[in-house]
Amino acid sequence: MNFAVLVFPGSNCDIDLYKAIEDSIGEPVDYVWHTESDLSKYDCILVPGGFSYGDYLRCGAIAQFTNVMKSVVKAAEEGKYILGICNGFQVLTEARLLPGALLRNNGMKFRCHQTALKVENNTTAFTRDYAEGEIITIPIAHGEGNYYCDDATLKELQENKQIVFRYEAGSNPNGSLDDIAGISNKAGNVVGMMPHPERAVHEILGSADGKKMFTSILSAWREKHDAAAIR
Ligand SMILES: NC(=O)CC[C@H](N)C(=O)O
Repeated sequence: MNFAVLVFPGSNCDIDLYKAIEDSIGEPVDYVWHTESDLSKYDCILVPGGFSYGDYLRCGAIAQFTNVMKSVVKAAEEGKYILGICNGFQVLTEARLLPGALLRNNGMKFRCHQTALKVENNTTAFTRDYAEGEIITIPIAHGEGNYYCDDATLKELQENKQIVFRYEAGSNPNGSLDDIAGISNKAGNVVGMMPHPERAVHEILGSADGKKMFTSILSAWREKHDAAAIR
């Protein structure tokens, strides 16, 4: 399985994400610079955290216009797996691959600490190795992670089981609507989340609970390919 880690000017979690893939599943992974447009080789595209284009205008607002993001939109339509983490989530909402927006944290502070997340949907390709309702420890590091959408969109997210992760009740760190920490698109192949699973892939980092996101995606891809090979 081939992974791409996108790199924009200002990305700063790209190396962590690359290493997380290497260390947790050992599959081939490349850095892909924002000027590239050929993503045909890749089965999964990872959009990392950081401060793309210095967070000018709004987080992710400029990154959405890059060559590589035009190809990410096509890849999403083809059903390829796409995961946006933190700034990556912000980029995916700006590119309209995911609904809603990420606003300034309530309290206006940059929050950087472990959070307790509840796995709300373990049927996505990125969460199938977790149990539904499992509480996992994953760190956050953001100033603009306050998820917001209108009432009709929230209803849709709830009804379609597009809410993938919630902050555990009473521990919402940023004011996100309905305690939302991560969502998927309707088809389930695009996921965005504010917490950083790539920073939680070994006990020495304080938690290894993020590792199952990467084992999940590999097993989902293998299952799809084995089924195609049998046909
Ligand atoms: N770690 C990150 O990706 C930070 C995201 C974004 N720049 C923010 O502060 O909200």
